[in-house]
Amino acid sequence: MIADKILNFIDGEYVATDKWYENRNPINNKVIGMVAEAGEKEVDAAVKAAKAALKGPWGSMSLQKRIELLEALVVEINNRFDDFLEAECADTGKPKSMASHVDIPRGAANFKVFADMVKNVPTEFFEMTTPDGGKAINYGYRRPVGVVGVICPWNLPLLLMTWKVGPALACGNTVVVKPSEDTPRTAALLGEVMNKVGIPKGVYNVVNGFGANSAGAFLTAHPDVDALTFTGETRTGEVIMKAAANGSRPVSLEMGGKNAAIVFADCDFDKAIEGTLRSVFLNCGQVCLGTERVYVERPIFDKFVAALKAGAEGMKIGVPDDPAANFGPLVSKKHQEKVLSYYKVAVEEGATVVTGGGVPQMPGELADGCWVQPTIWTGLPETARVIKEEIFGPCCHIAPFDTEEEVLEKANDNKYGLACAIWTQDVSRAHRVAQKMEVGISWVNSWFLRDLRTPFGGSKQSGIGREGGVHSLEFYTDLKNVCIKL
Ligand SMILES: NC(=O)C1=CN([C@@H]2O[C@H](COP(=O)(O)OP(=O)(O)OC[C@H]3O[C@@H](n4cnc5c(N)ncnc54)[C@H](O)[C@@H]3O)[C@@H](O)[C@H]2O)C=CC1
Ligand SMILES: O=C(O)/C=C/C=C(\O)C(=O)O
Repeated sequence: MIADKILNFIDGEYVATDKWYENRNPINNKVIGMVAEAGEKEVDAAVKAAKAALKGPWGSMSLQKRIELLEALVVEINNRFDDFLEAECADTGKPKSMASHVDIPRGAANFKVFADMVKNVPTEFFEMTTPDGGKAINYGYRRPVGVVGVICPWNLPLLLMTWKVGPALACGNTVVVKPSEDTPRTAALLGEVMNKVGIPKGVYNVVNGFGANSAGAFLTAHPDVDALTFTGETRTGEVIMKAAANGSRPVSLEMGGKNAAIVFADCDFDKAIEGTLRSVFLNCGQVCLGTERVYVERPIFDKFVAALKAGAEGMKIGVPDDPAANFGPLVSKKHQEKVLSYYKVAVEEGATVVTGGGVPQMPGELADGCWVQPTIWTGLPETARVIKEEIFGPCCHIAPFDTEEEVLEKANDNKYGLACAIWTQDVSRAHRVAQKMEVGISWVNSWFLRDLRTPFGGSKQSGIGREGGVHSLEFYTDLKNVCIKL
């Protein structure tokens, strides 16, 4: 059952407001619900509740009890798996075949991994000699940073929200989440799960709304928010960074990408095609780690373009309930307009459209949805806008290269530096190229293979800081040194 009213979740209660906005289903652009927009008053109430919970039962709870509650949360997310799946697919239109393998399981895993981590990761210890010839010891002690403001995007709503809320709660913080205005449902649903398992009220709060002059800006400006974590567009990240400067608050930013795939002639061809099809088209291209630039060594260029074209044309476009569908709509009409504007720019810039470039014909009311075709271009110079700018859609440009130096130069010539995928069977070259790429994550013969203990984040304008594993503990705790003279 899809809720037709989506409320804020503040201090353990669902809260309506007198301002509502529409929640639409991207498959047909129909209004499927109304969202209560939080104003300054509700954001303030959420931050106060989060602060009170820190001083109350959550702050004084033993580590063991906290871990037990997070483990119960994992169980309950899995009990409500189908509800999360329905909610996520209603907001995003993505195939259930994808959300049931990626989004919802990761939503649960994000709590499990960090519950385990806070149990198992030690802090440093140093013994020293003191000037009087005696001894002292030093040890690290982690305290929660406090109230964390969590600003989320719409592409992987539950996955990316819990990627921050999981470690934040495991470290003993409280959170106020601002989901994307386009995808509020799973954050709201998680409130029910928090109440069911007995997470104290005020620990997890959700405020709905937009960015500027709305819940996002009110939250980032609130003086009692102690740290801010964000995933989304680079320009928004910069605005949030400025807000965080007020009060010198720590900020973690995961931002845009314009990721390259580098395919050497010695690759396992079928695996490179399969992997590149995923990295370009998964989630309709709406993954910040996704490939939008493909560089292929000249001897296999024509064969690669033909095989990727065949793969793109074999994608099964369909609604979430279609078990065969592996390609859904974009998230909104606004985003569809953006992606289609780049499809037009590519043609104006002189691209050869290998496949796609428009809107697929959809039957009945689906014709009003946010669909675009999987699209491949060739023939553009490296200066072209569709090679330089993040599109965040199911599209890529493929260019040939002749040498390793040349491809490194081209692949690194971008303001973003999030991820890359390298396809080769030459181990030395794999290491060399992976290390020389100016990105936070280099995948070799794979893509989006995630071990949640590893550092995750972007270089250059793709991000500030790393989350994942102990790096999340670094961000979500304030590490102090305790020095004891013996
Ligand atoms: N994971 C990623 O890297 C993502 C990248 N994008 C890129 O960003 C483009 C724009 O999409 P948007 O949803 O508009 O992304 P966005 O970066 O504007 O929004 C992400 C989140 O930030 C919030 N936000 C926006 N302005 C804010 C402000 N001034 N203060 C506080 N919070 C604020 C939004 O309400 C949303 O919750 C997309 O076309 C895509 O290219 C979008 C979503 C995810
Ligand atoms: O696996 C993750 O933690 C994150 C994956 C994807 C993004 O961060 C994104 O698309 O923004």
